[in-house]
Amino acid sequence: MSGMGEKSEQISKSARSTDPQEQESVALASQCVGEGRVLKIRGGVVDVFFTEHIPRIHDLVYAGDLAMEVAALLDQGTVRCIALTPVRGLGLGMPVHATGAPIQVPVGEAVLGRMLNVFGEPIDGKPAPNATISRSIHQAPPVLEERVVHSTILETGIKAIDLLSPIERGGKTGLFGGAGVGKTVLITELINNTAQHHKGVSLFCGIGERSREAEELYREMGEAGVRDKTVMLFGQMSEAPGVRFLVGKTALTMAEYFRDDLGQDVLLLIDNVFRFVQAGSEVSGLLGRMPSRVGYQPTLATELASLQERITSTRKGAITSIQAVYVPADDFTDPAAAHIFSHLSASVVLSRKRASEGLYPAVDPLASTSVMLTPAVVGQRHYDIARAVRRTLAEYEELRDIIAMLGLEELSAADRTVVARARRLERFLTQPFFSAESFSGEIGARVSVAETLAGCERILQQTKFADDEIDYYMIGALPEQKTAV
Ligand SMILES: Nc1ncnc2c1ncn2[C@@H]1O[C@H](COP(=O)(O)OP(=O)(O)OP(=O)(O)O)[C@@H](O)[C@H]1O
Repeated sequence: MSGMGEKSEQISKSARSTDPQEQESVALASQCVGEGRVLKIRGGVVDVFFTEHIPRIHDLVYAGDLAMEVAALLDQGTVRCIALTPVRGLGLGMPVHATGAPIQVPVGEAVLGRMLNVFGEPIDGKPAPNATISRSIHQAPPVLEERVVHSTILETGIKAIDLLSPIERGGKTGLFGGAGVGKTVLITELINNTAQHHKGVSLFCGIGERSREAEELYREMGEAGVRDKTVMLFGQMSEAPGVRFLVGKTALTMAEYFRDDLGQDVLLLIDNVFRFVQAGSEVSGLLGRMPSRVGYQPTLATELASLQERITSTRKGAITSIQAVYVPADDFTDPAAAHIFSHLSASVVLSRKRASEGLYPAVDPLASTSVMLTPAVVGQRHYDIARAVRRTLAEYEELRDIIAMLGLEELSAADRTVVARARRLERFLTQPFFSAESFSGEIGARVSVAETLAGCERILQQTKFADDEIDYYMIGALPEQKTAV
């Protein structure tokens, strides 16, 4: 029996190693590590008693087909597991088999073009990816001296984002918004516009969203011709909280392999990172931990950091991530939103007011920010135009009350010009999306930064406007005839 102990020790050690060859042997050797018995079942939480070879935290164990992850060690021999598949048919005393390793997922070229679940298993109806290497989904973030900061921009072709909240190549960008303000449409548009022009690979990770959206995305990726250099991972809202909590880590493990072992640039899109926090809170509740601020788990900050700190650029390659963030009840002071915000280099805030006025994408020009918006990175002209656009829109915001009470006529000529410019800018910053063609009926447009700057500059310089505001609504670049009069 001591031989078994040594073996399990060896397997656990190699499962945590980053050497691919060592890891390869894990799958083979992990067949006979420890046997336990189901002691207690409470919802998705299962207590298992092991007499020997007690599994460690994060180890994967199986009761028949039911996969569980060890979340806590209760006392000598008893471990508390979180079920990753429905607990249907599970009974007390049933045998539990420990694999001696955490979840291992296939990595490398073999996963490209595939739609997979948290275990790296196919959900696209095709055979399992033919990968030679698999890795544990629990990895440490790169050490500080390995990390690098880029100061280049990822052009998205979306006017409001490129102008006011430029996305950092190799950085993290959040798309914040309450329910139904257009986060999913925007992230799909970003895939459309950036994945095609992106030289490396793209990963899309769906966490806790609707399965219908996953299906639509799969189809759209095929139409855009980017599917063969994209991996899609899903832990949707119908799945167990443990799955929604871990699927982001599966995505990152694959992204890290492309970055570190293949030296590629990775575009990582996550919809929706709030659902990761929410799943963590559900797991925490199942484990019986006391809730903390606003009912969230006490481990909110560390859990989020364990995911976000891995999304980083190193000397070997960059991971550029764009994450949709659901903001509960439109409350931006919500602890989950506030914590996510602190990890990002750019945040695009979507406003309900703009969405209700039909100003899509509903980017709030005053609340959206980016550390890239400095003269040193974007250039003096871009910086000055962005500042002037913000100032004009802020002045218009201040004038709105007066206009509502006294009417536009009561404003001074200078203020009237500000209002005319601001209303045209607001409309010019809307844009028809390729991903919204089916419900908006408008043909999508991609606009270069140069065209966006030229358009805004022209509006800012105009003093008399002979045209209609509506001419600026849902267009791409400003056409030539719209010159100053
Ligand atoms: N760019 C756009 N152009 C036209 N309509 C849009 C656009 N973006 C969003 N919409 C409208 O808003 C609706 C909701 O968008 P979306 O599903 O992206 O919101 P969401 O913020 O992801 O919502 P949820 O939080 O429910 O997932 C769309 O179905 C569409 O009617």
